[in-house]
Amino acid sequence: MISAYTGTQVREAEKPFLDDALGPGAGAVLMQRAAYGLANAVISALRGRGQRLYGSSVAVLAGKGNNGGDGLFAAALLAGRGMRTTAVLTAGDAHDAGLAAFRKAGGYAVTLTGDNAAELAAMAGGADVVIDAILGTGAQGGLRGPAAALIEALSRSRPDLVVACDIPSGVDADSGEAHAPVLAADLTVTFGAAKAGLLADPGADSAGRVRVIPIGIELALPWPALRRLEARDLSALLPRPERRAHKYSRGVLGVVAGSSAYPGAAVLACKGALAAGVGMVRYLGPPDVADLVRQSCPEVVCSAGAVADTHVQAWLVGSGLDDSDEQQLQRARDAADSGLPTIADAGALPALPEVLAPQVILTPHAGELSALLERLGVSLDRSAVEASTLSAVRRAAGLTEATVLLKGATTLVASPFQDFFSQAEATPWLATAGSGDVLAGIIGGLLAQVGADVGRFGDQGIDPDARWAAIAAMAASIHGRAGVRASGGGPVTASGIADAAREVMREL
Ligand SMILES: NC(=O)C1=CN([C@@H]2O[C@H](COP(=O)(O)OP(=O)(O)OC[C@H]3O[C@@H](n4cnc5c(N)ncnc54)[C@H](OP(=O)(O)O)[C@@H]3O)[C@@H](O)[C@H]2O)[C@@H](O)CC1
Ligand SMILES: Nc1ncnc2c1ncn2[C@@H]1O[C@H](COP(=O)(O)OP(=O)(O)O)[C@@H](O)[C@H]1O
Ligand SMILES: [K+]
Repeated sequence: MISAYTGTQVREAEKPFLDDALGPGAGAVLMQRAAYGLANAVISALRGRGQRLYGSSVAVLAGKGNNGGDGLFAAALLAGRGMRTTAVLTAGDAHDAGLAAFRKAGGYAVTLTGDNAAELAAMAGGADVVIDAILGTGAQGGLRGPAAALIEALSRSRPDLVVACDIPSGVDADSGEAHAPVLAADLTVTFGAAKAGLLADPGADSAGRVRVIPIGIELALPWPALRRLEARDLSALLPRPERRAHKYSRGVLGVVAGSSAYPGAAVLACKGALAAGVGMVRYLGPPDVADLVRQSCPEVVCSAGAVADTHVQAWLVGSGLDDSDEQQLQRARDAADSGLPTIADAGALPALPEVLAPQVILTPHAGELSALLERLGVSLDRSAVEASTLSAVRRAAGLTEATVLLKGATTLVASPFQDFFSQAEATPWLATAGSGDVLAGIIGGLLAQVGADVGRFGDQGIDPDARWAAIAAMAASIHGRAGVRASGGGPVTASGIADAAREVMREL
């Protein structure tokens, strides 16, 4: 499990070291560890590209705070390894000790002004590696003045290799909001712990690969702001049938999905649930859709019954529902009101009551989340949701009292109790019609199997209240991995994602 923290949490954890309570100069030791980790990461990245260190060039863009200090100390270490090093001091001022070490190691420093931004951008753009150490966790807002002009020009020249020091400058460490201009990094080397803003869009867009360098504050960190499940967490959390299992003990999922207009959504949701290994799927819906479901998935038991008469462990409602089909919408409302865990997708989102419960998982994409928030009195259009995904999903979970999964390149899940998960295993090829229906199916399949198993989650450090969010995150991870597997670098179909999900489950 990757744990991520807000910038404020990390700074709080660093405080005892900076106060010299642990001995004089303890703060400087943290910075040395950060700089050493950053320099080593740059060396590995260059070597990974088959580049020799000796004679390669590095440009470090250094702000006046400790982030700039990290960059300058790292550049000093790189100069010591034979790299040609230039520092652009973006704020006139610089970290004294860092600059002294840099100069002593043979580095050349130049001060950015309004007049030389274009010239310095051209110089930095020609370096083998650019280190962005302008702003870190102490930033207020985005880059301004000559630093903004420098980054704008540098972004256009697409440098070979950009390494962000702690966080790309202009990205908010707490929220992932990005204040343009931001120089997109290939690699972000972050200190002490991952910052939440690196694991949420749009911050994640600019972060590239994220590498965490331990600096000795780890034991002082509080409860994480955001978590990401990794393969071993999924392996521990996924169900395996017991020797005497039967289809009912393995979990039955009820599906209320599809309409004459969108019958395929019901099929894809069922395929997702079956791929997730559920004991049985019971489909409720119009006869023409049920016929298609039977033909495509003969395993599914179809009926036109009522929710109250259908014995299941969990419900999936909404994928492909038509807002004119009052009978299906009523079934969706009944399911969400049943007290059973329920994943509510697409057409169910506008049909459910405003206030729900934590075991109800809503799965909007950014446009649907914008509409959902609008109904709750919060005006945030789609692009505003995309610009502040973490805060948007937090607000939605708080207002609806439901668990909310926001789909996208990074999938964010928020519980109404302020537990957050972020998964980003997917590929953009996943953005294909019907992909979300398969995700809904996987969530439903997992809810039916492990929703009641509080102990399984507790063993992995997940509170009972947070397990609905964890289940949604598990499904997003499986769905993303399945997309990558089905794609192999090319187009995928939603059915292909469902097929690959079964293989991913087996491997995990
Ligand atoms: N603490 C530790 O032990 C360790 C910390 N570490 C490192 O320190 C980093 C945090 O350092 P930090 O606190 O000095 O802040 P930092 O991000 O460098 O920038 C703040 C400076 O910039 C200024 N400024 C602010 N906003 C601005 C803007 N929009 N545009 C322009 N300027 C702006 C602001 O000055 P102000 O304008 O407020 O006077 C201030 O001087 C952290 O990310 C990590 O890399 C590691 O070494 C490990 C040990
Ligand atoms: N750029 C992207 N990169 C990775 N995954 C994506 C991207 N865009 C969308 N996805 C994923 O694809 C799925 C699309 O779901 P959705 O928008 O509901 O599609 P549909 O309604 O057509 O089924 C979601 O799981 C989402 O997270
Ligand atoms: K930075």
